[in-house]
Amino acid sequence: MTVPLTLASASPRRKELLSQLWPSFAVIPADIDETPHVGEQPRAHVTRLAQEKALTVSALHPHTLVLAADTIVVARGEILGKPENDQDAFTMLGLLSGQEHQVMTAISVAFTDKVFSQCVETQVWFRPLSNADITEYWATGEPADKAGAYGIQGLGGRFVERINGSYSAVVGLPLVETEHLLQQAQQTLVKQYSGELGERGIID
Ligand SMILES: Cc1cn([C@H]2C[C@H](O)[C@@H](COP(=O)(O)OP(=O)(O)OP(=O)(O)O)O2)c(=O)[nH]c1=O
Repeated sequence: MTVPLTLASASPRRKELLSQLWPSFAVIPADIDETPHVGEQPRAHVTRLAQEKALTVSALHPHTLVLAADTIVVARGEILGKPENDQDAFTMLGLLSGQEHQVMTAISVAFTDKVFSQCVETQVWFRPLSNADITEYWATGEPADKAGAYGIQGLGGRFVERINGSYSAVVGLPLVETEHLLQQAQQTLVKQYSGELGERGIID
């Protein structure tokens, strides 16, 4: 028995990763304000965004499970989202150069107003970067749509000395935790609402 699933994301990387876990799903991006609240801690921030994305799409599509995620980089306690311009990217990559940072990816699964969430944290170590490294990397276009201004799965991979944690979480969707959360959400829903879901044609 499988409940239909919607991925609330515009990220091609999340779509590709989810297709490793789930045979078919709809894709409906969620457009939300990703600005941190004043004084908001990184874990609370990333988890709130994943929940808001899932609940926004779930409100419009109440007949499916809705999965959403959010990824941030945290360097010396500072939250790094996507760079707004080249200066921003240079500042971010400068902070990461020769240092350890954390990548936090939160995942949320919503069904109507119920939401299940988890935050996965991975340590990443960068080699020292020269100004030329950063300038050349920015010119490739890769950093522009990525948290912390790099992609471990692309050209940015050559800056990464090692990681401790989940590679797929750094790319945007932690596979082990997502599979577990989807199973948990599905089981809970089927247990609570099996009669109603059947009547509404959501499950067989
Ligand atoms: C650190 C890192 C981030 N990223 C990506 C993952 C996310 O797509 C992006 C962070 O931005 P997010 O706001 O998490 O996601 P998004 O805007 O791309 O997609 P959506 O909100 O619609 O789901 O950075 C990489 O692809 N590789 C990396 O190594």
